[in-house]
Amino acid sequence: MEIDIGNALDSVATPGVSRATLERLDGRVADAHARIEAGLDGRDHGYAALALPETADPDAIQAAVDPIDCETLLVVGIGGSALGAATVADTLDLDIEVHTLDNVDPAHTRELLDSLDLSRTAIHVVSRSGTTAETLANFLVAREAMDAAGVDWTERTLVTTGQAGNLRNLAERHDLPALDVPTGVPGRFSALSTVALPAAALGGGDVEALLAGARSEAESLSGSLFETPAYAYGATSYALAQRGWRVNAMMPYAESLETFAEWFAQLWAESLGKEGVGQLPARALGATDQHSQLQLYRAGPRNAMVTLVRPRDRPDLPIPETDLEGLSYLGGASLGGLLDAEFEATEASLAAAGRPSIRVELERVDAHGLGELLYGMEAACILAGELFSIPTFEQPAVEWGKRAARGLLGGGEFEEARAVEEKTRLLID
Ligand SMILES: O=P(O)(O)OC[C@H]1O[C@H](O)[C@H](O)[C@@H](O)[C@@H]1O
Repeated sequence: MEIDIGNALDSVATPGVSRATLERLDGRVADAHARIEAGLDGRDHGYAALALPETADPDAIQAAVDPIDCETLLVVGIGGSALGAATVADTLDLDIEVHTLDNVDPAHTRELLDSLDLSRTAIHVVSRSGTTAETLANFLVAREAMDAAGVDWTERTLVTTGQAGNLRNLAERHDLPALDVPTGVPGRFSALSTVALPAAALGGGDVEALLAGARSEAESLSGSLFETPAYAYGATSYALAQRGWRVNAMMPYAESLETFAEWFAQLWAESLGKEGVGQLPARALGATDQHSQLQLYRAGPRNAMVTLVRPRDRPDLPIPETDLEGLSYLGGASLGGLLDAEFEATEASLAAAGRPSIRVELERVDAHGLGELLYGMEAACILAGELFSIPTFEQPAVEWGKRAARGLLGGGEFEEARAVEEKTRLLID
């Protein structure tokens, strides 16, 4: 993964980051890196995620999925327990279909279950805590649908969960194959583990290459942002946020990375959005969103930086020659060439308007490249959290809402549920 922060400099963006600021920031990066390394060595909560390229066990994951024979995988989870698998499945060329059930919209759950041949479907139910209402509810519905279709769900269900909790009990009761969520790894940092890798392993994806890509980023971590692409991204995004660029539009120029932008949104928002700081992640896709959101990023409030991601090499498709006069410039070119030209044009157009962007380049969008990107963004996020001085691995705001919902559903006495009754109304109808 290569990072180009040139368009974040104050010679381009207003306000931008000066070279002197970067030099000063580098001292703080060195301190932050020392804390990260200590956390990593001690496998402390959160920091342990950065050890996954070493600690993940691809053989155990392969052994858990080997007995499962399926054409379709239904991943049942939410947040960090779903987005990693969705990203892996949408980015890699797998030989199974993967669907993610990460919402409890009844119409969607019904429609999805009705559309599947359940006798050829496997379920991977994932919950770190083993208590998340949405995940357990969807799983109960999916397993009943299998029962109703005469399919033995116990033969086709794999569980990933923590050491204790409802899901662990259920796995034990039905003797289901179960993988452990690695200790100390929060959901949004768990893509390179038993949480998301089973989807790749089941679909013939190259799990070793994913981990090797992650390992190459891990090896590049050092005490200087000038030598560490992930830290260059994290530190520059932090410095831009401090200068008022409070939106980070993640814009990959590769259709298969669209879900990666969704994964990034959870990582960035839930990790950094606390104590009044953070950056609002926006999900964009190049070139599609050049024709919609880009107007805002270039000419709206001066609060959005754009992260432009692209592979250096991609399979291409020639554009046929045409005798239509105005279109002759396209003939003989290729769709990949067009996409690259659009990427560079967008980058230049933002710079011309004094808006910052960061360029992220991968060699290819493949398992190795995805491993680099996932690990690189996790390390960038952890570094940014250190610079913001916030508890990166907690999510008290999300948990507040979970308690309120649980209280409403009669799942216990939760003070937060009272806020629902106290809602302020000003009705207009
Ligand atoms: O894996 P689970 O325990 O089911 O948690 C699923 C999700 O739940 C919460 O909302 C957390 O804020 C997320 O970070 C987490 O990924």
